[in-house]
Amino acid sequence: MSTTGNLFEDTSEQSEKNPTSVQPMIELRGLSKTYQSESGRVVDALVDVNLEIQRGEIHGIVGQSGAGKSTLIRCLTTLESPTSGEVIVNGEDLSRLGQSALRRARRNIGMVFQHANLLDARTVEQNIAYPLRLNGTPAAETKARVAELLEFVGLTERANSYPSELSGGQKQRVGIARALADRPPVVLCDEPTSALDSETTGQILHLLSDLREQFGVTVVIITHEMSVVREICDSVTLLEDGKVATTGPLEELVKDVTSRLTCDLVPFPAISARDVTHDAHGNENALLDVRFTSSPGKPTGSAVMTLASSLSGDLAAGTFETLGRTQVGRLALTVPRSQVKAALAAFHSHNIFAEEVPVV
Ligand SMILES: Nc1ncnc2c1ncn2[C@@H]1O[C@H](COP(=O)(O)OP(=O)(O)OP(=O)(O)O)[C@@H](O)[C@H]1O
Repeated sequence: MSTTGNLFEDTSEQSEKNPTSVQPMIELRGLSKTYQSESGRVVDALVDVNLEIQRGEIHGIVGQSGAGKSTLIRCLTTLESPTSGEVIVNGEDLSRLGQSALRRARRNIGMVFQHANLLDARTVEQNIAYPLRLNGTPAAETKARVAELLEFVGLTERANSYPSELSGGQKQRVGIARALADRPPVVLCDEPTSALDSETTGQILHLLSDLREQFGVTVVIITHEMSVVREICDSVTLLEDGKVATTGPLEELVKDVTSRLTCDLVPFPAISARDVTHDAHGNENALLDVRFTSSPGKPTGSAVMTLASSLSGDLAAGTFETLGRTQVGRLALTVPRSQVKAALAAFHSHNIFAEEVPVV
């Protein structure tokens, strides 16, 4: 895959000249959305949501089914009007714009969908050109832009193919190229990899990452896949029951090893119960969940291991994830049952999270 020309305007020069460029790219202020069904049932889908997404960031929005993720996307893309609050994209409050200003503001957001949503009767080239045709871009300009985008997503050879002739990953590349056609400063991706296998997922995430690295585009990814957050997000928002449970830079949020977000991102390692319950001499063991973080200048892993070994602990399994500048360690540690209390007290006295977990 290679890139050509100036696909996007140079935002660095703009930042020097334009003070609004230090504003977040997306700001939600007191955003609420209440639905009332025909039967009269009232659902608070979003409740006083406040969050900021900085320019050039890759931001993940996660949450269980029903948490409000789709409603949030629909408010961002103005498919839905908020019940109250502000949706500010690139400095403009979308709820205050008239129809023609809104049409222009919508062009600030390119959409990438879970199943690419391509037009089956049109070729790859025609699909990518579609938004440009709709907004009246001259034919020669459209042709040049489509050629640039085909090269960027590595599909120049497939320009005349139809969607039915493409793999899932290739369709998603076309979807990404189409989202970029109008040079939006924001690309909003709704579950972009959940229909793809792990290798293709890696390629698509790499492409989204490239987009940010090379052109400073702000990428927002709605996903239920924690692996997506681990691999490319700089910052994340966890929605729970329509409310922001937590939001901020990933490397800061994961320092709270007790949080739901950290536990979802770095789950307890999978182990076999048989390997845990007794040691080689037949003595009963207990299983501890030990969690800690390390960062440059503050290494913790070797201190934890030294402490574990002084407590006759044995490492059954361990997970280490590097998220930005923070490394999160999560260990499945066995200790003799007679030592559990002492082991927990020792970890806690060193400010290291540890708790006994049932062996199942
Ligand atoms: N048009 C609607 N009318 C009534 N209730 C709605 C409507 N759209 C969504 N809801 C309700 O709002 C809440 C949030 O729904 P939403 O679709 O935003 O969640 P989600 O996090 O996207 O879930 P999923 O991951 O399953 O897509 C849910 O309780 C849902 O039933």
